[in-house]
Amino acid sequence: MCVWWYKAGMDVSGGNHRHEAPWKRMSKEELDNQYSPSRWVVRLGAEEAMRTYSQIGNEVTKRARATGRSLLNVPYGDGDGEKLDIYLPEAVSEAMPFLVFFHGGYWQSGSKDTSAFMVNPLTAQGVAVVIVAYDIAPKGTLDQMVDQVTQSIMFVQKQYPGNQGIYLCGHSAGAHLAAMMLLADWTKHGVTPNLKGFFLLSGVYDLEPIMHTSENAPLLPALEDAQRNSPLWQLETAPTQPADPACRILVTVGQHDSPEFHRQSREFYQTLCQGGWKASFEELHDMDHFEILWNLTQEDYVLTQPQVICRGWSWAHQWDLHGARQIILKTIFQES
Ligand SMILES: N[C@@H](CC(=O)c1ccccc1NC=O)C(=O)O
Repeated sequence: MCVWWYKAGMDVSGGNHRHEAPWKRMSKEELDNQYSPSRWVVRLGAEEAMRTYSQIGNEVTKRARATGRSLLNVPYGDGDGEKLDIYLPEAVSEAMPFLVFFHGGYWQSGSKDTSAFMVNPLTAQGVAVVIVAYDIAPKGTLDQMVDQVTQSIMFVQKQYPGNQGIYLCGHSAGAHLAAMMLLADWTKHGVTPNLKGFFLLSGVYDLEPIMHTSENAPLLPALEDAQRNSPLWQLETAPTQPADPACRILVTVGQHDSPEFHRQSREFYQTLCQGGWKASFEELHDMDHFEILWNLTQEDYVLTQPQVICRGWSWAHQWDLHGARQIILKTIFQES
C-alpha cells in the first residue's frame, strides 16, 4: 500500500510530467543552485555545512570502530576500491538483519571511512550494519558504481545466507545507487539477496538534469548514460516488479532540501506506487540534506529505530513519524 503523507504547501498534482519538467526551464545557474544541497542548509553556511559533514562523519566512524566488533576492509570484489566494513551487534547470530549503507557525495566524494552514521544505534539493537566503498568518479563511472553496489549486496547475501533481511540505505548519490537495485536482475547473477526494504534519503532518481550542471556534467557524457542510470526513467519506461512483494521502500526528503530534490523524491515515490511497489513518502520536518544523516547517529531518532528500519514502516505513518518515543511506545503497544 502506498502512503501519501500530505504536507501543507506540497504540490500533490500527481503523475509524472516529464515533458514539462520544471528543470527544463531553469538556467544553468539555477540548476547549479538546485543541485547543490549545501546551499540550502539553513543553520550553517554552505562551506561550514560541508566541513561539519566531514567532521561528524569522521567522529562517528572512529566511535563506531572503537565501540563494537567490526570487520574492516573486507573485499567484496577484486578491485582495490571494492571493500566494505561490517559492524556487528553484540549478539551475532545467523539470522541477523543487515542494513547496507551507501554514502553520498555526488558520486565524486565521500568514503566508507567517514560514513558510519547509523552504526552504533543500530548495532546496539541487534542489526548488523555494512558500509560499502565504491569507486567514485573520476576513477569509477556510474555504470561501474552500480555494478559494485550490486556485487556488494551479493557478497553480503553469500556471506550471511541465513540473514533475517537485507535493508538498503543510501544518502543523496548513495540513495540513487540503492534505488538502482530496484532494477537489478538478480537471476542473471545467480544470487537473489533477501532484500526486505529500501531506505532512500534525499536522493536523485532522474539524472538528466544533473547533466546540465557544471559540477556533475563530466559524470554523464551522454543522455543514454543518464537514462540507463536513472531509476525514475527506467521504472517509467520498463516497470519492474519486486522479487519479494513485501519489500518496502521509504522515500524521504528533508524539508529544507531544494525544490528539485523534493520533486525528484515525490516523482520517484509516485512512480513506485504506480508500479505496484510498497512505497511510503516522508518529508522530514525541519531537516536539511545533511542533518538527516547527523540524526541517524542519535539513538532516539525515529529513523534509527529498528522498528522502523527492519519491521516495516507503513504502520509508522499512522502516527507522528517525527516523534521517536511515540513510535517506540506504539510499536510496543501494537506488538504486545
Ligand atoms: N557539492 C555539493 C556536495 C554534495 O552534493 C554532497 C556532499 C556530501 C554528501 C552528499 C552530497 N550530495 C549528494 O550526493 C554541494 O554543494 O552540496
